[in-house]
Formats: sequence, C-alpha cells, structure tokens
Amino acid sequence: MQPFVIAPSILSADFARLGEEVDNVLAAGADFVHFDVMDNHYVPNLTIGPMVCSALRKYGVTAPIDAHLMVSPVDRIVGDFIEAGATYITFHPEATQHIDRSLQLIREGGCKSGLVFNPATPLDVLKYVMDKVDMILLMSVNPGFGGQKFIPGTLDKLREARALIDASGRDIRLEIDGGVNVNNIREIAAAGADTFVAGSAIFNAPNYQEVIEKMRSELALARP
Ligand SMILES: O=C(CO)[C@H](O)[C@H](O)COP(=O)(O)O
Ligand SMILES: [Fe+2]
Repeated sequence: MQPFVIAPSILSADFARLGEEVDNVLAAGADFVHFDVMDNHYVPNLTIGPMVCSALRKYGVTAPIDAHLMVSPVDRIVGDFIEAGATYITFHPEATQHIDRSLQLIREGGCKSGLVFNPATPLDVLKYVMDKVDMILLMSVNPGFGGQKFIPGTLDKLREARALIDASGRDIRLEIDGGVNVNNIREIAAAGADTFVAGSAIFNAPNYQEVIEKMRSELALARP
C-alpha cells in the first residue's frame, strides 16, 4: 500500500488569498493540493479552472496538484490542465464519451490519470482500464459542494476498490473525497484509502497544522 497522503481541498480556502492559503496549508504539513474544478453543467456549481492552476505554479507552488475535474465534456479541458502544471488529472467516467481515450490523453501529456466514482456509480468500468489509472477517487458525498456529510456506505465501496487494486498488483492510489475529518479518517483508512481529501475540516479550522497533525495521529493508529 502507498504511504498516506493528505490533500486539502482548496474549495474551502479563502480564494481572495489563494496563494497564501496554499502556502500555509503546505507549511502545515499537507502533501497534495486538491483542486476542485466545477463547470455548472456536470455539477451545479462553478469554481476554478486551468488559469488558476497555472497561477499557483507561477506563484511558486511545487507540491503535487490533484485536479479533480467535475466537468463535461472532459477531453477539451485536459490539455489546458496539462499545460497549467497539474500533477494528477481525474475525471468522472460518465462525464466523457470515451473513458479510455480521456485516460490516454492525460498520460500522453505526462500527467497521472484517475477515475472518480460518485457514491452511486458502480466500479465496473475499472476492470477494463486498471492499467491506465494511477488513482481511483471515491466520492463520499455527491459532488458539487464542500462541507457535506460523509456517506457511510462508501466504506464498503472502499473495501471493494482496495481489493481490486491489491488484486491488480499495481501502484494505484485510492483517494477518498467528501466529509473527511479527524473523527472518521481512521475508519476510512482502515477500509483501504491511502489519500485523503479534506476541505472544510482543514480550512474552516483556526489552526491547519493542528488538524493535519491530528489526522496523521489517527492514520498512524489505522496502520500501526
Ligand atoms: O470534490 C469535492 C466536492 O465535490 C470536494 O473535494 C469535497 O467536497 C471536499 O470538501 P469537504 O472536505 O468539505 O467535504
Ligand atoms: Fe474534490
């Protein structure tokens, strides 16, 4: 299993001070920057795009940027995120017409690729593309908004995804996104996740470092 990664979702950061917020959360011990892209079409909300990703790189952010695309269509915007310096580019299988092609576009551009599954989307397609994904992202809320409650049924789905990854023998990250906090992160890790997105739990707290340290202590208990 891969080392644990904490990926704060900047959806809950102060956008007026985004560069500083990203600096602060990385200094507080975060590993990745989770970058939520919403198009008011695939999901009913509108956020940030490749220009902001590129601006963070120009500002000096060197940490991996984990671009979670909640957009449809997918392929048209993939090239812009490759150019903008994204590290991971993940998309929802139902948002593209050709899953295999979209995954290939991402890898051909030198980025790591991933598929995102909504709470009620089955994992079936994975068996056809296991060799083309670097990350599997399970949504534990319906996509579109931060600050929602973790859907408990996701724990079984995490176990299912973990079994698929282990059976494949591949180095694929298993990321969880939505409603992750200090109180549930240990149980989520025990179910098989290795990469943890947390937006409101980190950015709504007065001290980012304190939350991230508490998360790491909980994670240490999940995998002693
Ligand atoms: O993809 C997302 C929403 O669609 C966000 O990454 C997610 O909701 C994180 O926010 P929080 O930790 O507050 O639930
Ligand atoms: Fe996300």
